[in-house]
Amino acid sequence: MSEPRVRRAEIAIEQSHVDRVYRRLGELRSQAEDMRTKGYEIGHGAQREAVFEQASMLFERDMMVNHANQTLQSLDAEYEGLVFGRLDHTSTEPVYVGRLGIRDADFENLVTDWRAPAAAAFYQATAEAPMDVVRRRVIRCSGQQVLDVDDDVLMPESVPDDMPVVGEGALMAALGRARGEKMRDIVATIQKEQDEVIRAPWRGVTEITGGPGTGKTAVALHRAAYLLYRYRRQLGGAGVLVVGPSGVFTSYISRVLPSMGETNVELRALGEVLDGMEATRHDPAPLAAVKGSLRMRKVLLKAVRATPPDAPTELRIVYKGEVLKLGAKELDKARKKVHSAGGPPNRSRVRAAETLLGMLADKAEENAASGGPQLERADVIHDLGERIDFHRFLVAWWPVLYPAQVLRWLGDDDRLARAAKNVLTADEIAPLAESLRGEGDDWTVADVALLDEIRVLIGPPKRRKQRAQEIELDAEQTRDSDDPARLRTARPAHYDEYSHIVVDESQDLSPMQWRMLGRRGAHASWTIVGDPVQSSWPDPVEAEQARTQAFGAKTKHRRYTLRTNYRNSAEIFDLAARVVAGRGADDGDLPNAVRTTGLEPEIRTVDAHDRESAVHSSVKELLDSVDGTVGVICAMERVPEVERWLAGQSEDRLKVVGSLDSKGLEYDAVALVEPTELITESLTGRRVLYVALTRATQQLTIIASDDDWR
Ligand SMILES: Nc1ncnc2c1ncn2[C@@H]1O[C@H](COP(=O)(O)OP(=O)(O)OP(=O)(O)O)[C@@H](O)[C@H]1O
Repeated sequence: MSEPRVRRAEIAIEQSHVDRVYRRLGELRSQAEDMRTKGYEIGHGAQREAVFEQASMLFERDMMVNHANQTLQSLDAEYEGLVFGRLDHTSTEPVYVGRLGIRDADFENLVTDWRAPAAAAFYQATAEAPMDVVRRRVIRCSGQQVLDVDDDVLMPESVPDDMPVVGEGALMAALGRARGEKMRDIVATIQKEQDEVIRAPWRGVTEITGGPGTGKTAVALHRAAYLLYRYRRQLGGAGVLVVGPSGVFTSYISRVLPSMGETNVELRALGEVLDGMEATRHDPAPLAAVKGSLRMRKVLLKAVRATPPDAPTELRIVYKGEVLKLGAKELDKARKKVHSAGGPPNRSRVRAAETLLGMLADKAEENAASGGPQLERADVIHDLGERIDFHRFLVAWWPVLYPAQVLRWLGDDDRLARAAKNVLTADEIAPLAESLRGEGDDWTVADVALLDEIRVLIGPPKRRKQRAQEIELDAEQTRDSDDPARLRTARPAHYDEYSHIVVDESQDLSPMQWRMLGRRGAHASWTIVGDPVQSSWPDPVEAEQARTQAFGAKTKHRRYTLRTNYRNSAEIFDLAARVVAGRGADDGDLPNAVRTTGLEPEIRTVDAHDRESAVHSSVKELLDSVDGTVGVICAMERVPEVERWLAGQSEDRLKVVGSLDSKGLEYDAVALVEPTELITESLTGRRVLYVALTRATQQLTIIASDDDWR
């Protein structure tokens, strides 16, 4: 048979298996729906039963509905193909590998979940160590239709005469395909060095380093899916958190886990780690460096202990005809005394009341000594402690503090200067105060870590009973919900801790951001993804210190380095490598780009006043020449202007993105505007430029009015 006919015949064989799988999927879906309906019927029946029966029926309902919803969620996940691989062994039956494990009515395996040990050979077998795999086949589907098959022979001597072998290079085909708006999963083509990281043990700290495009993000996400599959009991309860550098990035990766049927992972950008925050704005680099530095801890500690701006400066109370008075100095002394006990302010209000009452009683004793009436100390404390005017004073003098309010107070130059005495320089204080004078919720990404630090320093307000009721209510509503998304988030509101934390682009986390994450992972295991060469943090030693502290006493620390760049063409990566060579990167740190396209990056040197038209025409050409996405990357400050220039070209495929937000993203073609500006806007400029230069898979055009960046 000719090659195309063999291929067609093989596609037909795989199509019949895929059809069988989807028929079975339909049966499983209707079984799950029946189970959910039955669960609800039990729930309704429970209303007529006695309390004891009611409780057990409701429990049964919850179990059934929850289980059915989870099954439906994974069956309904969106993916390119449920079945994507097949292993033929020397003697045993072929094994099909897919995103889910599915058995037929007789419990025979139709598809093996890619994370199951039985599927490991799909990723691990090599010609040197074939693990009894004669032929490994990648099956490419679109929905339910098989489009192509692609084989790898691992034991040539064992291939039977009737076993055809077709195609070559599933990986290269996948890498050459046009990119969409969202990142795709790589389950069908995970490489051996990547598989080793994905399946590494879950405990301790697993660190993944490697240059741009080596699949670090893809691997970390597949690892999250793998860990939840293998260790759901250990990790499922408190959940898995994936932290990325920006909202643009978390949106870009948002489809990867659901496409593997995994919906129990929280994705948050650094500006969203604190509940309720959605910060996207960046501070200028020198200011971000101050806000991220560990020195801010001392400043904030002083700030939360300072006298609130509107606190009264005198306490005057009349008791049994006697005037008892505490002046500003005495009140300051009282405040210091309360803080010296070390409790967080919001948990020290009782102590504050006791301290003031004690001082008022001292006053009464002083008055008695100088001829005033003799008053019982215990009576003074008891009676004043019940007085409404005393409590009014207390509320104003020792108010409940909120993180945003405390941080805004530091917008006052004098107040900040007092809190930052001997810690920050005058040059640092002025811009910091100015940046904190904003309004409402307009915080920057760096502010979020400060707000989180303050949250912990001030402690939660004492409203335990009410909070407990709120949590109860929330859990109740969650249980009664039909919406699978609500069932998934059945985790108490404001519950900080996770059992596994994945940190992407970790090289850029400031020490204060590490502290913020450390609080959420006190008992967690970690997967840390990063590339030191792409770091934009100016003080790596301090960040390293904070990072080690965040991990706590975790003893197991394993490190993997990925060395193949799957994203950039060799032509694009050569240029990027030249930009960092000898400036923060050894040649040994740089990955190896394996795919060539024959298209060299284009550098357009233009006069500043021709910049706009050059960007316009370059973008148009790039849109015409690639099928997928085009990214326009420029300095953060220039984004609004470039967006205006391109407003007419409102293609979905086109995105304008600032240098710092381009971290982790990928486009088929990139137009890079004024590279020198990327270097000057950041404290580690050349690295930021390196990030921008390594975003394109196929084509890169650089529009520059100077040559300094080279
Ligand atoms: N085994 C693979 N099969 C197919 N595609 C892959 C594979 N490994 C990586 N890729 C693709 O290579 C590209 C780069 O991957 P990814 O974004 O995970 O790299 P990265 O190391 O995180 O890059 P950066 O540090 O630059 O953000 C993605 O499009 C990813 O899907």
